[in-house]
Amino acid sequence: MNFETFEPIYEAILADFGFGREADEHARDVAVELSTPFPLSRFDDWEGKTVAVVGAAPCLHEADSIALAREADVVVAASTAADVLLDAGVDLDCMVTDLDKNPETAAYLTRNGVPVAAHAHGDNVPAVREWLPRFEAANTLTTTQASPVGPVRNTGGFTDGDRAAFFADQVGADRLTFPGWNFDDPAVGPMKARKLEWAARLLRWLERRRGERFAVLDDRRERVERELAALLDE
Ligand SMILES: Nc1ncnc2c1ncn2[C@@H]1O[C@H](COP(=O)(O)OP(=O)(O)OP(=O)(O)O)[C@@H](O)[C@H]1O
Ligand SMILES: Nc1nc2c(c(=O)[nH]1)N=C(CO)CN2
Repeated sequence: MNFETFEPIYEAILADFGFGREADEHARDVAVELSTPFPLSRFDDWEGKTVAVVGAAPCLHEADSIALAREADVVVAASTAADVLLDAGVDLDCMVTDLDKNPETAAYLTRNGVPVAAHAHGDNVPAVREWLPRFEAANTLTTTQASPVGPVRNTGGFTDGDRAAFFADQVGADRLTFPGWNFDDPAVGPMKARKLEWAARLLRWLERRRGERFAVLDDRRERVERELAALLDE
């Protein structure tokens, strides 16, 4: 997805959380200085594949979630899902993170040949400054939720997990599966719960655009669709 398409939803997210666009743009500009170009052609082999977009809900520890990840052609882990998968012996093809929980894992992966999509936003500039220089640049793709500049891309999405899904879509994935997701997780605080509501809206938008149905949305599709339609002025 290009930024012009994403922008109306981005504006709605900013308004809902009270985040500033200028702060996101500043973070992006810091990332630009610390980034090198990363050709998306590196992901050409995701085309036509089943991609597991692995979230970090507690249910990821269950055997059937790990099995769903393991059986996919390509595995992309959101944030701490990477640690759970590595512990379970599942090979990762990519990690998506905003550097706030396990940046050491991300640094380790870049140094071992696994691409990491590292996100810069208005509330993580210190982490961007601290961690990007420690990553292997050749395996680091930097991202923004604001308009893209230079090597810093915006392929759509907001939370680590839904950004991973938009990314897989961008590079031609055929089918997306969602191990380790729970939108109704009682263990998350109010802020995270709100972020997960946005993740659901974004995944509904994505499945609609792709003409696919993500099983993870089956119990909430109609409600989320109504919210999305209102956001898109439909
Ligand atoms: N119940 C859940 N709890 C946490 N994350 C979930 C859950 N269900 C799905 N996810 C997805 O897993 C991703 C990784 O979650 P984790 O808690 O490790 O990271 P995070 O760095 O706090 O994520 P973010 O910064 O995007 O909020 C989230 O971004 C979200 O997209
Ligand atoms: N400005 C800002 N942007 C974000 C934030 C956040 O806390 N602040 N969190 C995200 C996913 O957790 C994604 N984007």
